[in-house]
Amino acid sequence: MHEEPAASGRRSYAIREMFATLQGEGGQAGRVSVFCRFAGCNLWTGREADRAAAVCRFCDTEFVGTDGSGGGRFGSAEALAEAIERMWPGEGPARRYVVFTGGEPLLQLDAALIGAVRARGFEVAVETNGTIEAPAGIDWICVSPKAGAEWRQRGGAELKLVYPQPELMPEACEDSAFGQYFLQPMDGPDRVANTEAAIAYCLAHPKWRLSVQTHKMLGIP
Ligand SMILES: C[S@@+](CC[C@H](N)C(=O)[O-])C[C@H]1O[C@@H](n2cnc3c(N)ncnc32)[C@H](O)[C@@H]1O
Ligand SMILES: Nc1nc2[nH]cc(C(=O)O)c2c(=O)[nH]1
Ligand code: SF4
Ligand SMILES: [Mg+2]
Repeated sequence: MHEEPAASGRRSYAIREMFATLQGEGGQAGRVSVFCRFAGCNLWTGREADRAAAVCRFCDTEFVGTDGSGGGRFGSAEALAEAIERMWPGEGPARRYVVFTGGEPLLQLDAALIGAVRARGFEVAVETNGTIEAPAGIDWICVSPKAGAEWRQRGGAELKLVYPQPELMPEACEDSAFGQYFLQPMDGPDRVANTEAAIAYCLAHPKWRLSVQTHKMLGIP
């Protein structure tokens, strides 16, 4: 059923999990962050049986359901923002930072939720596949476009291309307006080879920087 966004926000937000950690990737790597992972994606159902036929087939993330740690259905933007604030591990309100990810966060993130976390002193980041234009009020937009998918959000703080995607090579991503351009080696059985290939590409094309998934190396969420 179609849900009309209202001033007070969606009827509910479906959250897979929530946790405090260090941002592992991209231009904010190392920054203390609350991660709020929305359930659901428009490029894969999240079911292994559907992976081979999905638009996005290399996903490293569990995003189905609301039963992860800190997850649930939140009935209002205020209720979800309160839960995010409770997750913040720092001693005071300084440097508060929330990363909305998923699944695909722009299926659910709206003005009411952005306003509610900003009112609690959070800077707002999003990790998106770029198929849906971002709403106003986001401080750090990270777009990770996917081969075979529409790409609407073509500007932001960083573009983070999972590499390699033979049908979406870096050259094809440069008609866009991002502050930084990253290649992130595709994790999976070929991670080592993909990392070597990404390093070689960056060395030859210095517009591109390497993003390694540092949280996986560190064993933190
Ligand atoms: C799980 S996605 C969620 C946000 C959004 N759906 C997206 O794709 O950007 C978070 C980040 O992980 C990246 N990612 C997903 N699977 C990956 C993999 N196997 N190797 C490296 N990065 C991956 C995505 O491209 C994205 O930058
Ligand atoms: N530490 C950490 N950094 C991340 N950067 C992007 C992530 C994501 O899954 O969106 C992620 C994540 O899941 N954990
Ligand atoms: S678009 Fe993002 S969340 Fe969706 S399947 Fe791909 S990597 Fe996973
Ligand atoms: Mg992740």
